[in-house]
Formats: sequence, structure tokens, C-alpha cells
Amino acid sequence: MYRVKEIFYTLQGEGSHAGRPSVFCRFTNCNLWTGREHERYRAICQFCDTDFVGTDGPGGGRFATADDLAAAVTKAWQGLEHPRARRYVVCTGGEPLLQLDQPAVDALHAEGFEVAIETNGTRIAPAGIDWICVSPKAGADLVLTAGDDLKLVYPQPGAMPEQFEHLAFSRFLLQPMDGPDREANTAAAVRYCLEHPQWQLSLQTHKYLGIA
Ligand SMILES: C[S@@+](CC[C@H](N)C(=O)[O-])C[C@H]1O[C@@H](n2cnc3c(N)ncnc32)[C@H](O)[C@@H]1O
Ligand SMILES: Nc1nc2[nH]cc(C(=O)O)c2c(=O)[nH]1
Ligand code: SF4
Ligand SMILES: [Mg+2]
Repeated sequence: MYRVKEIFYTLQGEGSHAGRPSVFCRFTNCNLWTGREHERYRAICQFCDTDFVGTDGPGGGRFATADDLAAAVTKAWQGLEHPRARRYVVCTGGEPLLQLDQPAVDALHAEGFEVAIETNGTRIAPAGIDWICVSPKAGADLVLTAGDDLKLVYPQPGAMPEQFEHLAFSRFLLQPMDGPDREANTAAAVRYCLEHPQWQLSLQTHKYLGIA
């Protein structure tokens, strides 16, 4: 059984694929926060910008099999067929690696999707995921130490960029922490990238655009 908060079609807002039309499949639950506001202060990850509790969002639900999940993702895709455009699904959450397993990845591939994931990196991933973005969290053990984007929310006391830049990723990105200090955090991330050109800036462009 897969539990999914919401499934929706939008542009990838973040990271090195920003701007790409994508189905987002947001799994419920996370291992670093319960998702309940009154428990945020004692969570390992306290800055989360996402509601991942329950299965009540648009397109959300409980899917008994991998095929059912893949059918729901397919239903959400709205792009026209074109030889240059592959269907693209971003598995996120919550923490998608609590639920995304090999049958789900295989079923999404069988529906013609390229499969991407946004993960906190505390769990290993099933084989065959086409694009892996790891966003490490201070105070959480990182076990997924290779992938495509290493996207660090900045600043995070206890998770300095230097700790991660030796890992086996194709790109290293700083994403300003959203919240009351977003402007200052954005300025600090810009400064950091200018001084340390192995890092590049990732903005949450969907928030500036006012889209999901
Ligand atoms: C909601 S998380 C879900 C996936 C996974 N649990 C993770 O943390 O990577 C999706 C992305 O949003 C980022 N994120 C969450 N809260 C944020 C915030 N307040 N400011 C900037 N990025 C944030 C995460 O670091 C992650 O890259
Ligand atoms: N547009 C858009 N892009 C995103 N990239 C990562 C997201 C996430 O919540 O994982 C996200 C999201 O929630 N919306
Ligand atoms: S690990 Fe990801 S989903 Fe979990 S609380 Fe942190 S940002 Fe939110
Ligand atoms: Mg988001």
C-alpha cells in the first residue's frame, strides 16, 4: 500500500532541472518530522515548508499496488506527446524513500516515465531511479552519498557546505532556507556561491511564480 498526499502537474521549481514539466508525487510521512506543527520544535528537521500529512490532497490517496500508483501518476500528466519530451515524475514527500520501492519505480518506467526523486538521503534508494537529488539535514545520518544534485538548504548550523562537497554528486547547490529570514538567507547563499564556485544557487522558483 502506497500512501500519497497529492499528485499534481507543474514545473520543477528547484535544482538543476528547474523549469521542467513534471508530475509531483508527494508521499505521506517523514522520518525527520511527524508533520504536526506542535511537534516541529523537537523534530530533527525543523524548517520544512511542506504539508505531507494524510492522503487528502489533490490526486492523493491510498494505492494498493505499484500499478495503481503508476496509473494515478499517468492520469496527472498533461503534456502532449513529442519525440523530444519524456514524461517526468518527481517523487517527493515527506520522505519518499520510506515508500518508493523497486516495483513502484518499475511500474513508473513501464508507463513511460523518467523517474526523479527528492530525498533527505537517510535511506538507500531502489535501483534504476533516473535522477537523484539529495538534500542533507543537520543531525540526520546521510547514507545516500551519490547522485545527481546535492541540494543543501542554507544556512543550517551543523550542516556546512564543506561537509558535503567531496561526495559523488554531479552538482552542488545551495537553496536559501525559506521562512522569516528568506531574504537574508538568499543574500548569504549568493555570497557563499560567489566565493565558492563549486556551489551554485538553487531558488525555489515556483514560490516566486506563485505556482504549485
Ligand atoms: C519537502 S522536501 C521533501 C523531500 C525530502 N524529505 C527532502 O527533505 O529532501 C523537498 C525539498 O524542499 C526542501 N525544503 C524544505 N523546506 C525548505 C525550506 N524551508 N526552505 C528551502 N527549502 C526547503 C528540502 O530540503 C528538499 O530539498
Ligand atoms: N514546483 C515545485 N517544485 C518542487 N521541487 C521540489 C519540490 C518538493 O516539494 O519536493 C517542489 C514543489 O513542491 N513544487
Ligand atoms: S526531511 Fe524533507 S519532508 Fe522531512 S521534514 Fe525535512 S524537508 Fe520536510
Ligand atoms: Mg516543495
